[in-house]
Amino acid sequence: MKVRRSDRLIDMTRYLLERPHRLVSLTFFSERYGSAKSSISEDLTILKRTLKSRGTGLLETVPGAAGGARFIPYIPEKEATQFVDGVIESLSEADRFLPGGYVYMSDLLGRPNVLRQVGRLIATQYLADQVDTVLTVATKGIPIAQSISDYLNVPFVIARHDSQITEGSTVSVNYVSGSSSRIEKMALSKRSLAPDSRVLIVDDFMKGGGTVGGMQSLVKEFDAKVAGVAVFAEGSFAGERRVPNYTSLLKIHATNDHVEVTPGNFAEQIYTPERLAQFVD
Ligand SMILES: O=P(O)(O)OC[C@H]1C[C@H](OP(=O)(O)OP(=O)(O)O)[C@H](O)[C@@H]1O
Repeated sequence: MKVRRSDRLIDMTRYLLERPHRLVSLTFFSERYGSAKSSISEDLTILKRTLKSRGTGLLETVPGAAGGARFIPYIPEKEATQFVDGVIESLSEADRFLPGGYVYMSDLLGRPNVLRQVGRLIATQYLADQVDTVLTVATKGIPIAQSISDYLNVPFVIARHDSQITEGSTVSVNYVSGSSSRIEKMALSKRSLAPDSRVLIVDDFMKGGGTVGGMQSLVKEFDAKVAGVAVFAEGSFAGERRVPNYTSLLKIHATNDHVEVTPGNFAEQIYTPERLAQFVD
């Protein structure tokens, strides 16, 4: 039965947005709706224009008989900046200040709308880069990793501080976390990363960078490659961080009696002229 264009557009949008970074063939849509490929191509032209003009993402179209469409989510710089400014306002509430120069943010990282925007924002940085797996360490980095993996449509894996029997055989590394200033251990199931795979390392917070450094060491142990590093917030740190290149949404400047939250380096890391050029025709 032939499906009307208005109904096709609604269903195609849902189908593509639920499968980011995956090519969906013209043939699939043609058979799904009982419509000619020429009609589907016209539908995709409408979708492409609307998704871009509304700042939802890119719709890459691949021509030819084996062609199709691939939805690439991104968040425009203005929307990203508004989101981060809103988070800064929330985190600047006095009762969030914790001893040792920390800020309570676990409630924010439990809100679906915050996690969605964090996922979209970090996925924007990697919209044209190959990422095979997202890696984080238990515990507070997990919801962030899940959201980013959702928008990149790749698996996420979790390094743990204590080996669990359910993880099977594991690879472990020792590292010094600036937050605890003691030697820590993290372990990752041997099934987690394939050799030469490109791994995006993420966490909720980076202070001395030792935890991220530990995850970088784990990636090296698996003969995989670090595709990038992203953290929700970076803390102020007097020492020398071992993490050369990373993206942060927030920067938390904390002393024993005061905390100031400012935007991290996401704007210059993500909205480069080259990447912005991908957003426009
Ligand atoms: O940059 P560093 O100085 O290494 O510190 C950043 C660590 C410390 C903290 O984790 P914890 O609070 O230790 O662990 P959890 O996430 O389980 O709360 C945070 O989530 C990062 O993983």
